[in-house]
Amino acid sequence: MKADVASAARSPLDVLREAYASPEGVEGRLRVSEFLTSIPAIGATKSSRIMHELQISTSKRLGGLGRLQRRRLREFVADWVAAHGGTGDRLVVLAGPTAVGKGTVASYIRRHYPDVQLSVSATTRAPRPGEVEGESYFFVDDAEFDRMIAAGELLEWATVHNAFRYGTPRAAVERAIAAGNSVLLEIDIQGARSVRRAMPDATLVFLLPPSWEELVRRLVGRGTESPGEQQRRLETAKIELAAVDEFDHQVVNHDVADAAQKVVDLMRPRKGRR
Ligand SMILES: Nc1nc2c(ncn2[C@@H]2O[C@H](COP(=O)(O)OP(=O)(O)O)[C@@H](O)[C@H]2O)c(=O)[nH]1
Ligand SMILES: Nc1ncnc2c1ncn2[C@@H]1O[C@H](COP(=O)(O)OP(=O)(O)O)[C@@H](O)[C@H]1O
Repeated sequence: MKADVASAARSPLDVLREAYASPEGVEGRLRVSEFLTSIPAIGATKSSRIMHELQISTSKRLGGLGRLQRRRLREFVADWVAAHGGTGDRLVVLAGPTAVGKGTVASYIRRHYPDVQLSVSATTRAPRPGEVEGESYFFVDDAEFDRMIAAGELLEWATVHNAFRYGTPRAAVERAIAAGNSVLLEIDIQGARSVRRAMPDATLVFLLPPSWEELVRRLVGRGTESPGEQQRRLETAKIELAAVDEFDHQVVNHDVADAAQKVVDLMRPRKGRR
């Protein structure tokens, strides 16, 4: 039983993901103790101590864990993998509700961490003053976007806010990963879900507002949408906030520099950081 999980070259995080997605599947039925001891360097004693610390009883199976236990175990395993030779997460997706500050955090990263590669999306919306083709976005018309979809050139795409289409060009992402570099994608929540399906190793980060009131303040304060459009986006935001548990990490955007640092940290080698 143990060998089934351990022998594959899969990361323990992939096993957890599958277990959480299908509690009745092979991974879901695996006992937490068996799962832990399948990780190199975790033996029976360490496994019991870890379960005690995570407040998970010895008989539990992965698929039978509650929400908090799932999160605790996932965070523990992510830290463990990182501390034991992790290379930094290769593909990191930053998503979150409207006006939480995704664009602000991404441009902070672009300015302050020039070594972090940010994916440049294709979009059918028109450039705004000051936006540069190939830096802010690749601005394309509907026909070209259709062609990119048909040719399989997009890793994911979505119609965002019922308006324009946005998509992540596949080639640049694949090139970066093949060269051993990390890439950051700042995309919407539908896009994050598609990336997870296309590339299960991706790390999904959910950017949260400090509070609902602050999210409303940011959206209204930005002043780029009409009151009606603001209302519509807030309705969507409520639904999107409920998706937070699908993500690997949550970062609260209190302070832009601090949130950016947390995202970038995930992309760095973490050996021995614990
Ligand atoms: N799915 C997906 N969403 C994207 C992509 N690029 C940008 N977005 C999202 O599209 C939304 C609109 O972005 P933008 O045009 O910059 O407008 P703003 O966020 O309203 O200033 C944001 O929520 C972005 O996260 C992409 O390649 N794929
Ligand atoms: N940490 C923060 N504190 C205060 N205001 C912020 C913070 N992050 C972003 N903002 C502001 O919130 C508004 C929405 O940010 P933006 O980056 O456009 O959001 P998104 O890209 O998620 O839609 C902008 O006016 C931005 O200046």
